[in-house]
Amino acid sequence: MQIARFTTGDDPHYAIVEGSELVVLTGDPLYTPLTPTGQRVPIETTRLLAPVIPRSKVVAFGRNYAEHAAELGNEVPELPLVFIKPNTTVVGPDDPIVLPSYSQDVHHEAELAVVISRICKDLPAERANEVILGYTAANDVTARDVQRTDKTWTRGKMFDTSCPLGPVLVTDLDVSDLRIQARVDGEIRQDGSTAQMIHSVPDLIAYASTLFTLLPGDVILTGTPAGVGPIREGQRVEVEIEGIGVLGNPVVRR
Ligand SMILES: NC(=O)N[C@@H](O)C(=O)O
Repeated sequence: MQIARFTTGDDPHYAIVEGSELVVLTGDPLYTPLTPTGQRVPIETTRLLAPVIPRSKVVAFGRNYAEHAAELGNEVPELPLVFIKPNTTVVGPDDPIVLPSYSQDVHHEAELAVVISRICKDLPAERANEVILGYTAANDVTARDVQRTDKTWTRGKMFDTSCPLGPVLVTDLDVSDLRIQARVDGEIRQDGSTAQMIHSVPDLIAYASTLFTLLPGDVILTGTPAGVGPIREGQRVEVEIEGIGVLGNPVVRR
């Protein structure tokens, strides 16, 4: 099932995607059963939003694809490499990515994202499916130059608009071998598969839950495959994941 969060100019609403139409729902799939209101709206008359605004955090993993670690001259770490992106980094489909003034080398990073459905802590990996609401596409936009030079990844990873999510949330998806691409102005930059992940989605959720209590609406980023590269003002960057769709964003400098 595909769940969309959308607006027609008023407050955001949730809906089930049925072809070119949205079946509007009451409430929030994180907190209420999915109840249709009876209203249907054509998708093209709406604006899709980020499927979720994390209540507390985006938990992101790095170097979870060996070729990507190698392309930046990094070792694959023993333990999963984890960092946080605040929810102020999240934007939706077609929202602009605003290049931070302090960076001249901002990169795209196509990633599979997981949305957490219920509160959990110290969860065994074999129970991960009990806390997964669904999956969406993400772009872990990174200011590579300051990521390299700063002691922390704060400026490199946590600036506003550095975590586009979308276009929709997909439930009941087998994510073990999905094609994942990044394109810039139509040029393919990344073209990998989730089968290349070093740590699986259940292992990443279990590990994150040993470090933090995960809350409904928290998002887990599962790492990026090889092929990361720069994005420039005026370009359009797209992340496409098989079974989920295309997340496209224009790049601007303010
Ligand atoms: N280098 C770097 O930041 N990579 C991570 O974000 C990643 O591997 O996804």
